Amino acid sequence: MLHSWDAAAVRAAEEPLLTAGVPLMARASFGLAAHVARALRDRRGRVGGARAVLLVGSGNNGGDTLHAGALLARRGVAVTAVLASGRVHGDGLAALRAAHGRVLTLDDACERHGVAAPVAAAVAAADVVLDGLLGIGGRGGVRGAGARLVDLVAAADPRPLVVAVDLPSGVGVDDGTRTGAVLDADLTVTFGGHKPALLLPPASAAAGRVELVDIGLRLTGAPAVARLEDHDVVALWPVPGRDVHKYGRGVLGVVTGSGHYPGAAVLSVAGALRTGVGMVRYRGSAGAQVLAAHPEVVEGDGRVQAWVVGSGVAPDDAEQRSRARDALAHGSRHDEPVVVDAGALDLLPERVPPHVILTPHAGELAALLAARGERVERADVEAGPLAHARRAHELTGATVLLKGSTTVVVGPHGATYAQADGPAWLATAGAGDVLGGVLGALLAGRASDAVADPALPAALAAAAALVHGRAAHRANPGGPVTASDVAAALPAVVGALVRA
Ligand SMILES: NC(=O)C1=CN([C@@H]2O[C@H](COP(=O)(O)OP(=O)(O)OC[C@H]3O[C@@H](n4cnc5c(N)ncnc54)[C@H](O)[C@@H]3O)[C@@H](O)[C@H]2O)[C@@H](O)CC1
Ligand SMILES: [K+]
Repeated sequence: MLHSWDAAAVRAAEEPLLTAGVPLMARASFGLAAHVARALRDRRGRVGGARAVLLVGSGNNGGDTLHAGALLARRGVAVTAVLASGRVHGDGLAALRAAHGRVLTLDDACERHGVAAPVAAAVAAADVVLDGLLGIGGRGGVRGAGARLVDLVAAADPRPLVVAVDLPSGVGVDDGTRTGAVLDADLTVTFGGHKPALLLPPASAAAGRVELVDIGLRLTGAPAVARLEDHDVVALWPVPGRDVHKYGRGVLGVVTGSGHYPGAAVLSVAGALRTGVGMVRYRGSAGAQVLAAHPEVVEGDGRVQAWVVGSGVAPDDAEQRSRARDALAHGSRHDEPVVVDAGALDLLPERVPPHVILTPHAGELAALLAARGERVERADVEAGPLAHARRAHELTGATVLLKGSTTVVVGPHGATYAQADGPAWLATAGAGDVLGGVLGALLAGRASDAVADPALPAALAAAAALVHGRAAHRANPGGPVTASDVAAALPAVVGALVRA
């Protein structure tokens, strides 16, 4: 599992080491210089003779950058530091000067007169730019001279390699927001532990590849945001024992699809069956289509361990909405986990237990919050997915899986995940229906655990997102997929995961 730590946790871990005189900045800048050197060698064949520009802010993030610049200068790199503040890390600046680095200063006059010609020339000639304007001490977007520098580098043609120091400057460290100018990096070299912004959208898109430098911090306690990896999913998976029967593996009740959208029912059932479940009971108006596609499905009432409701349930299908409402009420009261998707999100009672899992996309989450009196639009959710998923969890009690190119999951006790497993091709009609089925199958297989442990539904939701994303890759590596292709790839993905 990949863990990330918020700024306060990192500072708390740094404090005793700094007091004890541990040279954290030397470790950080040494690791940073090594990664930059490797990237230069990969790109140019050698390190010596390369040209580097350092964007230096007023804090320790700028200090790391200046020290790394000094190390690079000693390896034959022509280093130019551009100071975006009159006050920068003194030792770092002295180290760079001692290594014969060039130093240029930008002041707020560049706001009025534009960036000075030597700065523009250095950026235009750079092989690599190190973004050391702001680290975990940044508050809001980059301001002043730094913002002009970000614009200058972003517009450079050809584009230099951009390395973010600790994290791309100006992103919301703990919430993953992006305000103002942010320089998109090819590589982020982060110190001590990942920061939430490196996992959370939209900031995570600016980080590029992330390399972690161990500087000896002991980060304990619960991580702020986690990302499941394959072996975590295996540990969560309801692998059937030798003598299990179909009812013991879990029966999933599915109330999805409608006269308008029978395909949603076929796809959610496909997602569940191909993930592995003892049985699917389907209730609804698309029974004929579901049975034609999946003869193993049983239609009608009967005991189930978990539910999937709402995918493709049209607003005017009163009968199907009433079935979804009944399933939701039954599941909340009788300890049967329920996945609540699309057309059932507006049927949610005021408060539900965390084994009710909402799976909205940004627009649906905005509508759900607006219906509860919040002033929220889709764009707000996209700009701050974590904060809005968290708000929906607080208001409803449900576990919330917010779909997107990075899927954010929030449950009780701080359970928070950000999964970025699928290709962009996965943004296709019906993919969400398949995801609901995958999650439903996992919940049916682990229903009593998911009720007993309020944080487990969030982990299972993150696992479903991972498997769904892997299935999209597997269906057609590097190319387009349909939702049916994704469902078809699920058994092989699950097999590969649990055999590993
Ligand atoms: N404490 C330490 O010894 C270590 C710190 N490390 C580095 O230090 C960084 C944190 O350093 P700091 O706490 O000094 O903070 P930063 O370097 O992130 O920046 C804080 C400074 O930027 C200014 N500032 C804040 N928001 C701004 C904005 N929006 N626009 C312009 N200026 C703004 C503040 O006034 C302050 O002077 C980490 O990200 C990491 O890179 C590493 O070297 C590891 C060890
Ligand atoms: K930075």
